[in-house]
Amino acid sequence: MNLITVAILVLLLLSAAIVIHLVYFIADPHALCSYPGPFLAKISDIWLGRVAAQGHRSELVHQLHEQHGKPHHAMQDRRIFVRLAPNHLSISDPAAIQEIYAHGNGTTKSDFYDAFVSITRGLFNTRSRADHSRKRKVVAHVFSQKSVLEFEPYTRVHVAALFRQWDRLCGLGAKGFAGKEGEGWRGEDGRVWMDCLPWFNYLAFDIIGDLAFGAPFGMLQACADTAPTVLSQEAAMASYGSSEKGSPEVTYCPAVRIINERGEYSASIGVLPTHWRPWLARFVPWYRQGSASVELLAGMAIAAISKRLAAPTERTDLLSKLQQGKDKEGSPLGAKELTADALTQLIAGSDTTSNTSCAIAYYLAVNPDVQQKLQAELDAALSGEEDPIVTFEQVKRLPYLDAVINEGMRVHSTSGIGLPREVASGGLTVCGRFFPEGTVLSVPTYTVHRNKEIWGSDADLFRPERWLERDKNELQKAFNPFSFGPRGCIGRNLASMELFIIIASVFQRYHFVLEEPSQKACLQGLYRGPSLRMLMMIPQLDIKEGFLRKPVMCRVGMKRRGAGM
Ligand code: HEM
Repeated sequence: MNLITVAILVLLLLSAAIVIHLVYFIADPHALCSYPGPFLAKISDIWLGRVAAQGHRSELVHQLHEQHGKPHHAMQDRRIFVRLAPNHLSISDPAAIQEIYAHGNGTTKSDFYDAFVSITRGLFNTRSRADHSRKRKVVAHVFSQKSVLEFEPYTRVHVAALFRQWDRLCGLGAKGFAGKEGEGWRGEDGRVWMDCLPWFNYLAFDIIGDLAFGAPFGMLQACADTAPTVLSQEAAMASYGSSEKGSPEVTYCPAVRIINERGEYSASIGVLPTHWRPWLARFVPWYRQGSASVELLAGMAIAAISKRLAAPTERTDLLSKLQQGKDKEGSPLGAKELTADALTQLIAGSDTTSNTSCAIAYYLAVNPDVQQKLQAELDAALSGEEDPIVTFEQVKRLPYLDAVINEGMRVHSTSGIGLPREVASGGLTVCGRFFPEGTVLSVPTYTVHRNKEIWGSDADLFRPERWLERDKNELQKAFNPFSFGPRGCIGRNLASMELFIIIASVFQRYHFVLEEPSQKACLQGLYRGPSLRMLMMIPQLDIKEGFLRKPVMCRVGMKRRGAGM
C-alpha cells in the first residue's frame, strides 16, 4: 500500500466516523437533544474521555451545572441537567439520588464498569442484577457491624505502627535532622515537615492488606510503597492450593501508584465506546501503561490468595469471611471469584480510606480553630487513657468528631463523579422527566455536596458546625459519600470505624499546620469569572481525579501535642 492509499483510507475512516456521530446526534435515540451541555459532548464520547483523562472531571462538571444555572436560561430547572455524552445525562438534583440509585427502579451499572474488570467480575463491576444480588448475598455478612468490630484490632495495630514511625521522626526532627534524599521530611522550628499523604496510604494499605489478603504489605515498616505480585498469573492460579507445584514466583511493585494508575485508566477509558478500548489499551502509550497496572494489580491478589490457600489459618479477617460466604444454593465463591472479590476489597477499601483521611487532615491543618475544638473534645473524652490508639467505642459518639469526618467527606468528596446507571426496559422518570431504556444517568456527588440550598451559602467552605446547626436528617438526603441503594458501599461500616479511629488517634496525639498556608488548587484554567476569584481566596487541596478524587500531596508541619517534639 502506498502513502496515498493510506491517506485516502484514513480520510474515509474519519469521514465515516463523523457521519456516524452526526447521524446519531440527529436521530437522538434517547431524546436528549433539549438538554444543555458542551457541543462536542452532544455528538461524541471523546469530550468526556478527554475530561476524565485530565484529572478534574468533578470540578468541570460542577462548573457546567453552575453555568447552566445562570438566570438568563429560560427553563428554571435547566441547571440540574448537563449532557456529558451523546447518551449520558448528569442530574444534580439531590432528589435524583433516590430516583436513580434506590432499590426497585431497575437501573444497572453502565458499560463504564467493564473497564474495571480483571481476573473475573467482582462485586463492584458485576453489572447483571441477578449475578450482583447473588454476590452481594455471599459478601454481605463480611461487612456486618458485628464482623467489622472483629476487624477493629487490625486497624488499631497499624495505627500504632504509624505512631512508632511518626514518633521516631519527631525525635529525629527535634535534633534538627532531615530525611535522606527522597524521604521528603525535615525537622525545623519544633516540627517535622513532611508530605502526610504517603503515610495515610501506607496505613490504609497495611490495614486492608491485613484484612483482605491475610497479611499487611509492610509499607509502614518499610516506609515504602511496595507489595508482592506474581510474575505469571496463569501459572500462579493453576497452582492454587497445591503444595506440589510450589509457591508462585513473586516480584514487588508499588501498589499505591498502581492503584492510582489503574483508577485513572479505567475511569477514562470506561467512558469511551467499548469497541475502542482494546485498541487504545494496545496502541496508545498512556492507556497501555494503565492496562499494565491492571495486570500487576490482579497479580497482587493472586499472590495473596495463593499463599492463603497453600497455608490455611484460623484468623478472622475479610478473606476468611469471604471464604465462608455462601449463596442461596449454599455454594461458596470459586477460587477465581474469591481472588476477584479479595482484589475488589483491596481496591475499594484502600485509597478510598487513605484519600479521605488525608483530606480531613488537610482541612484540620488549614483550619486551626476547628482542630483546636476537635482536640478539646478528644481530650475531654479520653482523659486518663494510657493507650494513644483510641477504640471505636470511646469515640464513635463524639459529636464534633462525627461532624469533622462528615464535613471532610462532603467537601472533599473522595467519590465525586456521577456514578453511571443505565435505564432498564420500560424507562424511568427522574425529576419529572421520562428517560427511555438504555439512557445513562448519573448524579454528580461533588456537585450535590455543594448545593447551596441544602448546605448554605458557604457550601464551598469546610465548616463542621453546619452538621450541628442544621437538621441532620435533611442534610443526609444530599450526603452521598458512599452512594446509595443496592450498589452503595458495602464497606461503609468498616470505613467509618477506620476513619473514627484514625482521625481521633492522630489528632489527639499530634498537631498539624499546613507547610504552605497559601497552598492552592492547580485550577488549570477550569474556572473563569468571579467564581475563579472566589475559589482562589480559599486554600485548596491539589487534586488529581481518576475514579476517585485523590490529593496530589499534602505537606504539613507535625508535632507531638503537649510534649514539644
Ligand atoms: C472512606 C472510604 C470509602 C468510600 C468514600 C467509599 C465509597 C464507595 C462508593 C461511592 C461506592 C459505590 C461505587 C459505584 O457505584 O460505582 C462504593 C462501593 C463499594 N465499596 Fe466503598 N467506600 C469506602 C470504603 C470502603 C471499604 C473500607 C470497603 C471494603 C473493604 C469498601 C468496599 C466497597 C465495595 C465492595 C463496593 C461495591 C459494592 C457493590 O457494587 O455492591 N469500600 N464505595
